[in-house]
Amino acid sequence: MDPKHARDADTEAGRARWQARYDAAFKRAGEFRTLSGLEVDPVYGPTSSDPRFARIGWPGEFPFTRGLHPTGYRGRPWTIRQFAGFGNAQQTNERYKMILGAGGGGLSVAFDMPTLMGRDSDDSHSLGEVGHCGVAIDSALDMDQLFDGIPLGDVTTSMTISGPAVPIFCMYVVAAERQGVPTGKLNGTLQTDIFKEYIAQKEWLFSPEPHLRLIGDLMEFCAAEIPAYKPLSVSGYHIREAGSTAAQELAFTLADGFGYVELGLSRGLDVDAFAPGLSFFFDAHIDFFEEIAKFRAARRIWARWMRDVYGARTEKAQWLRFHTQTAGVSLTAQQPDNNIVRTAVEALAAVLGGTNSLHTNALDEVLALPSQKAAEIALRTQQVIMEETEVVNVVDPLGGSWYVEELTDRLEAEAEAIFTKIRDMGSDGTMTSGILRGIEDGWFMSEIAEAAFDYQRKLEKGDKRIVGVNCHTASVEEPLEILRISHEVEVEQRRVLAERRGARDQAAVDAALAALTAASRTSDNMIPPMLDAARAEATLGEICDALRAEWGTYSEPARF
Ligand SMILES: CC(C)(COP(=O)(O)OP(=O)(O)OC[C@H]1O[C@@H](n2cnc3c(N)ncnc32)[C@H](O)[C@@H]1OP(=O)(O)O)[C@@H](O)C(=O)NCCC(=O)NCCSC(=O)CCC(=O)O
Repeated sequence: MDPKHARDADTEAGRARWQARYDAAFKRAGEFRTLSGLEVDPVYGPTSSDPRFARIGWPGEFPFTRGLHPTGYRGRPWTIRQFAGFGNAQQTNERYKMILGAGGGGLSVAFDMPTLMGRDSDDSHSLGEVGHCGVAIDSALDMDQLFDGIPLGDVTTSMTISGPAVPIFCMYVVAAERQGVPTGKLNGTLQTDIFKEYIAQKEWLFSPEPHLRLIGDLMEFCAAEIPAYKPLSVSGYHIREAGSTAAQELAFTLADGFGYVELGLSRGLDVDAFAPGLSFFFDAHIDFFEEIAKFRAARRIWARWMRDVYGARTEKAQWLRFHTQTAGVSLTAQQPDNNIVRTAVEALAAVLGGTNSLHTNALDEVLALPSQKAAEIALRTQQVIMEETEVVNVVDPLGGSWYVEELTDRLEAEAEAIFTKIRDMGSDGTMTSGILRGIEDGWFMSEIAEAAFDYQRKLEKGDKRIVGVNCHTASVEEPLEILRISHEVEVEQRRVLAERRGARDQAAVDAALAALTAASRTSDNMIPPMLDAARAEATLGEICDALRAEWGTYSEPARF
């Protein structure tokens, strides 16, 4: 057979393979048509030889460029998962019920700054911050209230927290126990991504080593006890929001992911058992096609490295599943109603890139936490895309576009070049050692800062145009009604906390904290004693203070 015909035969064989999997998975009757009535296929691909196709493949097949499932969103649409939290647990619980009632598919918890830093609401560091940028959680009783009336066995719940991720996870497990939900039945995601804290977001508690030990404990516990749970959501969002380019976001995030894979392997865990617990989180910025290419490249790179470098054999261990949030930094305080349009375009990019889960920002998020009305518009934006635009009918509809495939290849190549740099920075050829060195030397930060500076310069010179900011500035805008958090929240939270401290069995709390400290001095898994501390109503601050006493805190080396 001449080479061209050999390739045609491959294309046909690939299509038949995909078709068989699609037919086996997709039972729903009915046709899919454009608005004006043309019938559409579930997927499109080359009819004859295309040398690029080996890199691209069919949906549901290695290297998963075109998505994880042969049926795409026909089989299951993405999860509408709106990040929310403010004030106290009761107020946030009401918002969750609104989100679920309005068609949200899962929950996503935003914590306030004291919680993110492992401090109680009555800690002097917390003054003025309680309940402001998210919900205040001091102990498992707050978790009970947060999910009151929400069956934790049925709703997948994401919690965005990294420094004190593990104690917060323990409180969530305890809240589920109190609802009567067996731990093994839980499904959700915990951010836990400490690498990106050092690289971009800066909310760590300790130096990297103890954090990595705790994360290793968590990965081990989850792989054994809660197979569906994703104990890590490796995050590019904060790297991008700090000013990185798309290629840096892609490369730094996947490198961090490889770091966690190496952590799991170094603990002797089976990659096929723990890798499905690694999930990802990306930004959907405003450059529509570049973002779509980024998501497609991410899936392909991850699958290849997982198979070829780390030896993952199962599909689930090769899958890159990701959540997307539209770009907060693309929103403007000027003419804020335009933010609805920006968010819709970015959300569409995430969907065309095959996101598994999506948060759409509210138009007022540049000024404050979303008001109820703005939160509803944000959620409805996803529903308009999902229900009205028919984009869910075809898997990876931009696959094969010369532009998108070229951008996908280019981003992949840029990411590979960055991986090489990171590995070369380390001392032993692992990604982890390169990442730790890059953190210590401020390399990631300076790369991001340079990209952010370059962007800012373009903006100021007018090379990059933003409507309402440096062009088309005339407007008839009226001030927005924004959500304000009353100081009463803090006063009340502190009062309730004092009352709770008085009512609990203090001896049980002391014993649980002592057991936790003792475990930290051994190589035992720390999750079981931390669960006991949460059950005894030890507070987040008390648990973190016990660990701070053992491990100290971390300050970034000064840099000029
Ligand atoms: C994996 C993800 C990404 C998504 O999980 P989900 O449960 O929503 O979706 P999923 O896994 O894709 O799908 C659920 C199940 O349906 C299956 N499924 C999906 N599509 C299918 C299809 N077409 N055919 C057959 N099965 C299908 C999946 O395999 C899975 O089952 P199986 O499991 O059996 O395979 C998870 O980690 C997640 O929800 N992450 C959210 C993270 C988040 O919300 N972060 C907020 C950060 S906010 C932040 O950081 C703040 C930023 C700021 O500062 O503003």
